[in-house]
Amino acid sequence: MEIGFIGVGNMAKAIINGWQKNGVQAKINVHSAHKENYVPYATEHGLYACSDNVSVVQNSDIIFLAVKPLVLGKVLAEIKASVKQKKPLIVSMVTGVSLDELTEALDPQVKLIRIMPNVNVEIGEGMTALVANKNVASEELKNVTELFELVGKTQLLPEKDFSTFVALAGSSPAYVYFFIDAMARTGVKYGLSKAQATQIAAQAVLGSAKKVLHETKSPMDLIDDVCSPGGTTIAGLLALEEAGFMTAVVKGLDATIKKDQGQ
Ligand SMILES: NC(=O)C1=CN([C@@H]2O[C@H](COP(=O)(O)OP(=O)(O)OC[C@H]3O[C@@H](n4cnc5c(N)ncnc54)[C@H](O)[C@@H]3O)[C@@H](O)[C@H]2O)C=CC1
Ligand SMILES: O=C(O)[C@@H]1CCC=N1
Repeated sequence: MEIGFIGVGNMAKAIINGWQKNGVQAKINVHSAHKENYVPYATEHGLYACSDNVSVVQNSDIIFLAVKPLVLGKVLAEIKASVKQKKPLIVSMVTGVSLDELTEALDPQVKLIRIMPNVNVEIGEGMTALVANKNVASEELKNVTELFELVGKTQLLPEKDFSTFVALAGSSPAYVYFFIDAMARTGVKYGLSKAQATQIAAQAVLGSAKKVLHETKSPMDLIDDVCSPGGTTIAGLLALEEAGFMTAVVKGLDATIKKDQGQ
């Protein structure tokens, strides 16, 4: 099986790096608009650097679309004829572009899977949603799902829930980094070095996430376990809420969802 990537930016590299760390040995063909960036990356990672997007299609069985939404139309127009002729499996990670829109731009017979990964696939802790159109065989969807199970967790998700998933998993690493950075800056305010404070904050977030995943208790019950009566945590928790913590998080995710839905 040969895999192709059209677009070799942050997300494609996170996926490829994650796969290579986890033993995926398939030949990977790549092309992107920035030769100075993708050619050295291809050499370093043993990938085949194609001279254009059509060569990626002609040489690959599964093609990942990893470009920004704004350039997608141009890319689809470019590869349309070779997709129609070769009938490869197309996997799009382009945010906000539906299976119907992709089908319309390519061909009614095109085999399409839409995914929403996140950058944590690079370290084997990704969260990826997948949905396929009717032309995709269950074995093909299973194969692609397995590629993402190698680098994290997966969920088969109805397409109507993709915008919500973008907020909860696709974009949310940025929000969690923001939270960690805010905690680390507080450490710096009180005299810790930024590196030391970042390590402490990140480990606390990592442990808390693992606890939520492994416990049967809800996050609210876990909060209660940390809050000693009259203690430090309840004082901090109430101050966070007074500053609008819950509302800020919901508003941030609302804005992500609305943007994904083109509102
Ligand atoms: N960065 C992230 O955390 C996530 C990104 N995505 C989606 O993945 C897609 C890619 O995002 P990033 O990797 O962050 O963007 P990026 O800007 O880092 O990479 C985009 C790539 O597309 C290439 N490109 C531009 N025009 C091209 C053309 N005409 N033909 C071929 N390649 C072309 C660029 O050279 C670059 O390699 C987007 O649609 C984004 O919504 C989805 C989930 C998470
Ligand atoms: O910001 C973006 O548009 C992409 C989608 C999910 C993460 N990054």
